[in-house]
Amino acid sequence: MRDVFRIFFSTGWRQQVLILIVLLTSGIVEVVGIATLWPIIGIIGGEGMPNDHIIDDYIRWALEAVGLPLTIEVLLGVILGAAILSFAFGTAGSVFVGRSVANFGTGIRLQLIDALVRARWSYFVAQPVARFTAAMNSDAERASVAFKSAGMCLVALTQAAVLMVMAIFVSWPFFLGAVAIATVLWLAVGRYMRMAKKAGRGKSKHNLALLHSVTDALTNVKALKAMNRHTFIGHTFAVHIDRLRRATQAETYSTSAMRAIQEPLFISLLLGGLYIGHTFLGMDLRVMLGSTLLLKRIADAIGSVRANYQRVALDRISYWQLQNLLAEIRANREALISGNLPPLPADITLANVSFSYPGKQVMQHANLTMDAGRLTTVIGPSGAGKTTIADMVAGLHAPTEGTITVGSTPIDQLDMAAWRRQLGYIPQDSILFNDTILNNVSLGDPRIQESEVREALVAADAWGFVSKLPGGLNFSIGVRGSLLSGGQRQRLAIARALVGQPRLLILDEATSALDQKTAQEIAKSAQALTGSRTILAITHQALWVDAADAVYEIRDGKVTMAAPALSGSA
Ligand SMILES: Nc1ncnc2c1ncn2[C@@H]1O[C@H](COP(=O)(O)OP(=O)(O)OP(=O)(O)O)[C@@H](O)[C@H]1O
Repeated sequence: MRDVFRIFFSTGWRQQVLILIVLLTSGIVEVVGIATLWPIIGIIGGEGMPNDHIIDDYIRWALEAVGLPLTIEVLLGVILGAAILSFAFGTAGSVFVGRSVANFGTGIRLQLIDALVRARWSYFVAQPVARFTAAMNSDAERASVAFKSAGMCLVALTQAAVLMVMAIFVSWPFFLGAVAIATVLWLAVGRYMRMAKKAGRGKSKHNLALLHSVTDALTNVKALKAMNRHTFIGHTFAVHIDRLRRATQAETYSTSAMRAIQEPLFISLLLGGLYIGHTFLGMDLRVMLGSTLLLKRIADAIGSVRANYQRVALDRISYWQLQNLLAEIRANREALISGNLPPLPADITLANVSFSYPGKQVMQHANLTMDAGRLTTVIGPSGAGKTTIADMVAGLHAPTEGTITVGSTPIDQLDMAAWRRQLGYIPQDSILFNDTILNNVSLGDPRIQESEVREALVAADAWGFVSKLPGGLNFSIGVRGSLLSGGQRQRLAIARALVGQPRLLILDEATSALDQKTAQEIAKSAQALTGSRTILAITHQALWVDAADAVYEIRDGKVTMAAPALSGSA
């Protein structure tokens, strides 16, 4: 039950307490209605207005207090009024619960997104994508269900408590009998409850594993299909799907069994109670009828506590997984300072820089200067560390030794957000969105005009093909740009980097998918952009060496200045 409280009150106290008060009021009003039935049963039974029970006294007292006569019409009116009021409070409570659940679901997703975009790059790249997609979708959904069920469980619990209080007024033996029935009903479902908890854990685990393999497979499906190895994906899916099936089966079974056991058990206990009440305690018909009614409501409330508690048991794993993930991402938040930014373009210098990934030394004591307003090209064999240099300049990785300066400011004292706004970065694998060309280039930035997008496309040698597409800038390019060729995708990525008028342009194998002529034209455009901006080109293509003002080579962890004549070896 601790989890039920912790989950429901995780978003704060005020609104949650208000929800409980409103729904509790609905329960109390309902009890008033049930109590009012008490004397009516007596009247219908021909006893006249009964006065042999404490509940009769309370009702008489309450009606006298508001100046109403004790007639069957008034009593029926009170029951009707109580039913309407109970419905009104119940509906208001449900609206509050609905709003609270919706706020919870959106809130947790927004917190995740916010934490993710602020996380350190080295943490971010080490995470499987499926972990975040699962968190955003199924986990957030299931956590919302856990949150809602925790609320409904507490409401049912308070209703059961109010009804139990009424049971005390009916009679002590009746109250003890009600407690016994509630306990037996609760204990009887213990085994299924444990089963449900286990199934909840299993479902969450296998769901995530399935998502992992689906994400991996779908990103690589082209090569696997071309080599006819896609059947291997089917096998991986089948294993996870089968485990998910078994967990779902266990969950459904435990839920249905719990529901099914409730009714016959309640009937048996009720019949036993009625027999004892009639034979040994000499209860009259009125008390027995009233008690049966009350007991049914108590059993319903306990049933609702049980059903919602079970839902919490099934879905709380997602709630805690989300909370843990959120805490983990927040602990990996990138420490950004709002320092200064020198006038740009400025020389960018790596002095005595060493860098290692966990367990892997990439460069040692490297020295390199990118002159302001010039084109610097970095060449070197695959895996030598070229992209790592670009990532350090973008502040995504910090050197393990040595310093990087922009002008005379060390990079760790730069206003990093402002510095990155001055960068245009074209990575090796640019991700394009399933959206229009316009939005892919502007990235939805409202400050960027359509005319600027067009200019960037012209500079990236992309306007020629874009202008011929149906809808031009408004052409939707498909999932990850699948409706375009590799070279067209690359040119869109270049336009995306150029549109922000960056002071430092980083091109990481930016023209590798283009033919020699187009690549040369882009290199020429890049040369024309120098002066007001610095350009860093990382490449295996000789044409960028020819276009460069300075060329560096990284090999075996060492950086050396290379003469443009080395272009053939790039
Ligand atoms: N996030 C990472 N964690 C661990 N090792 C990494 C990571 N990123 C890159 N590496 C390793 O660091 C080395 C340098 O990688 P980098 O991407 O800088 O090479 P590169 O010269 O750009 O290669 P390529 O020309 O093939 O793109 C490689 O051996 C790579 O395996």
